[in-house]
Amino acid sequence: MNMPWTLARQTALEAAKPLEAVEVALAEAAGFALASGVQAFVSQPSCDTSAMDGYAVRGPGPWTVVGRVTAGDPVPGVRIGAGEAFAVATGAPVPDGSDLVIPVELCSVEGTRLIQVDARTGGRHRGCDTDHRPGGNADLQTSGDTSHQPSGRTGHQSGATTNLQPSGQTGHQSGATTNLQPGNASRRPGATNLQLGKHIRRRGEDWSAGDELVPAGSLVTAAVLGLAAGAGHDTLLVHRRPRVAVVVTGDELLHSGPPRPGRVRDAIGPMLPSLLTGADLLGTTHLRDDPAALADALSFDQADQADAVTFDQADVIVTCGATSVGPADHLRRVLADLDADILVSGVACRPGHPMLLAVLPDGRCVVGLPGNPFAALAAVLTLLNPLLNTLGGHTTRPPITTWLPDVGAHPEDTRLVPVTRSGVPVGHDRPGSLWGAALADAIAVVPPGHHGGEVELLTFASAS
Ligand SMILES: Nc1nc2c(c(=O)[nH]1)N[C@H]1C(S)=C(S)[C@@H](COP(=O)(O)OP(=O)(O)OC[C@H]3O[C@@H](n4cnc5c(N)ncnc54)[C@H](O)[C@@H]3O)O[C@H]1N2
Ligand code: MOO
Repeated sequence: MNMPWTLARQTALEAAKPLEAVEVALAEAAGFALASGVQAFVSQPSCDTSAMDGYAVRGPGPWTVVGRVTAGDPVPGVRIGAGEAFAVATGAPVPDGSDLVIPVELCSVEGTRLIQVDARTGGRHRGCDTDHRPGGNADLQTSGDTSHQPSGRTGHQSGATTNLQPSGQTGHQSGATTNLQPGNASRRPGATNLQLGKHIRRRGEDWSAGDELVPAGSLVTAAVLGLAAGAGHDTLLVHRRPRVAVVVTGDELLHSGPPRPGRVRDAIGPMLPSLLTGADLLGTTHLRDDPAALADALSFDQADQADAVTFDQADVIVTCGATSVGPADHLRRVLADLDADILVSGVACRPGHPMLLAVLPDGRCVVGLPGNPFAALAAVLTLLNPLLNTLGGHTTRPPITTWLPDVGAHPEDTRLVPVTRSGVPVGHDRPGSLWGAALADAIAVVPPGHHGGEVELLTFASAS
């Protein structure tokens, strides 16, 4: 009795435990799963930092430029005073007490005297403390805040002078004063409104020391590597990648040159390595249809095998062919003789129903791929990849789905159908042919009785 497809995949996911944790250098960690979450050693930014090349100022202008800070400099030892400005580079620490940074293109400096200019008027100097046009100095007030500050995570606003107004207290003033206002302050005629905190990346606004940035079980991607490096990590704790040994069986198989009557090219051996994402391939052994040779390989008695791989070091042995009931199909008999625990013996799916999953007494897993090449791919996606994901410690991710029309579901079996990323079947999907899979972006999982609707997509190159 064949097992339902979803149960077979779940059985493979639960057939093993994640392998041990190992510490690896960042440069080696791509493709592994995190065995512990990535923590932030220190807050980011670690101090208040300028998001623009410009001038850090305090209080209303005009300001006197009293210093300069460039990227890489320490936090200035002096606190900025009211009416003072520091020239700051993007990424440089701003002096304690800074209210905001005015981008350099909105500044005019004569000697040490800094005033703001209006970029919309081509740099025409404007009185720094008056603006009688409706809308005031909207440049400094509302346009794109490159500091992207979440509210409530800023640290220095309490240092504001009496000219600085907290949000909601700006509505009743009149006259030509300069007001510094927290983010999203309303525009008000007759005043120069500077947005408090603008263009300052406040200490800890990205994350705080001790925050978990990426949880355990996550795939180490390029972005995770960059994030971890930025957070101060030199190594990561990851799960060891499963080691896989492959056995390709079949008297009829050729390994080079064109096929001919009675002889076919091995299509599975060349396909497998790039399907084993998140695993290390120890090697591939080619065997005749000989149960003794297969038993020797699985029990790693391989003294007389010229191209033998080290089966004893494998976490998973993948066999290709010999899953069926023909005279040369001896995998099940060999596994029984080795006292293997057969977890999955046949799956209600098309193609690939003879696929198999077993655990040898010493704990090594065996995944039996049917000999028909598309059936073998179906077994990789159904049994092998879920098993490798669990061994490698990967968290199962939510499925990718798409809407699929009625493609002719089977009444009892799940169909695995090659489709484009927009859910269009590409055809050419006979069990013995990889043509359809080669043209496809994914394999759609079409459940029994499906007549159109959302289906899961299995991709070939994903770690989970
Ligand atoms: N009486 C039955 N016969 C078959 C059944 C069945 O239920 N009852 N199931 C069929 C299905 S479905 C499949 S799939 C295959 C599985 O066969 P095996 O896993 O035993 O594999 P073989 O018999 O060795 O080969 C099947 C087919 O695939 C070709 N082959 C094998 N290995 C490769 C390879 N590495 N590269 C390319 N092609 C390969 C082989 O030449 C055969 O044509 O059993 C059906 N039979
Ligand atoms: O499992 Mo198969 O359907 O002949 O490939």
